[in-house]
Amino acid sequence: MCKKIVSVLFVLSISIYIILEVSTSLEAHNILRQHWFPEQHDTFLASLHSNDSTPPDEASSSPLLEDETQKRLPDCLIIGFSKCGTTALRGFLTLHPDIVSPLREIRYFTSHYEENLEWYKNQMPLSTAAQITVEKSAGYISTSESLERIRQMNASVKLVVMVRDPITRLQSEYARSVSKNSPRAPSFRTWCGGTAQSPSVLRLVDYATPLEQVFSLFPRQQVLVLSEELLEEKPLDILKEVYGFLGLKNTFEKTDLVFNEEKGFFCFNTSSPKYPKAKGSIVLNEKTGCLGSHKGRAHPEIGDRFFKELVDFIRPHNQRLFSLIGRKFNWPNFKGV
Ligand SMILES: Nc1ncnc2c1ncn2[C@@H]1O[C@H](COP(=O)(O)OS(=O)(=O)O)[C@@H](OP(=O)(O)O)[C@H]1O
Repeated sequence: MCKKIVSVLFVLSISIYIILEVSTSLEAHNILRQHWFPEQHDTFLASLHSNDSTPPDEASSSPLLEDETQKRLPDCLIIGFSKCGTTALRGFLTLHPDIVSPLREIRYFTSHYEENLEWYKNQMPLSTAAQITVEKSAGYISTSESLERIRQMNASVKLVVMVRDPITRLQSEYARSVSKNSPRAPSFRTWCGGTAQSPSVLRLVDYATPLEQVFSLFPRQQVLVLSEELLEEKPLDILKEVYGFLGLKNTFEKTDLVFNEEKGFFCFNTSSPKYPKAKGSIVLNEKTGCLGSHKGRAHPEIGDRFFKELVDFIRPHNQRLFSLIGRKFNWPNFKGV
């Protein structure tokens, strides 16, 4: 009997010793993580504090080496505007060795918010601690709710906003919309609501109101506003500006992109050693990888009278945008008017 008691006590004390050892080393892990990788540590904490009951993946609970890869929440978001070149910008940015980005729009803050940050993080490609994760969902800028959610995720996240000549954007949105119901497509003017002053026109040409919302939530230096025309004509200039904004060295070489006459756009040079990382584009011939047929649709003609109505209605909105951002874009439809 006495022998039995002694052996039970022995087993008990061994178990207590093991439990104490494990918890001390876990605590030490956590302290090391916090010291070496404060941002990931915050994410790790955020994931613990989110309403999700799923445990964080293994990678986020163990210390990492500098070049070890894991999935990370975005450091930079391209939040809009739709039809302003956001897909081309996202793709071209991935030519940089220090940028990773998921190939498609994740739309977490607009359409998948019932999921949690762990889910969002899982949609990201693997990256090293030195790389920047960029996600683009062009609809994020359109609701104040999604902007507020972005701020809750990370108030220091960098935001890129693409705008475009508002009349060209209207034409581009029209082309997308009628591509879905071609046989019964309304005329451009009818689609616009019959008048230049309609709410559907206003929603697409007023960049200033959503941007004011962005500036009310994020410091100005975290937001970069660029225009699509320059991306189309001189992608190198735009990429340089974004790399600078993200604190990255410009690694872009002229040979990374090639102008494709058939498509009318700069496309990836498929023989560039950086191309494989930028896949997701469609290869048109053995030299160029261009975005698919949903980019570069034919734009509708606009009758002279309606065009003038649009210009008159939109011009003050452009002025509001330019004063808000302290930068003026030389948009083709507003030259000399
Ligand atoms: N290099 C290159 N390749 C292809 N397309 C380019 C490029 N640069 C700019 N653009 C213009 O991008 C427009 C589509 O914008 P988005 O990608 O923001 O559209 S979307 O909201 O994500 O659907 C698309 O608009 P549309 O021409 O009206 O289709 C293009 O004009």
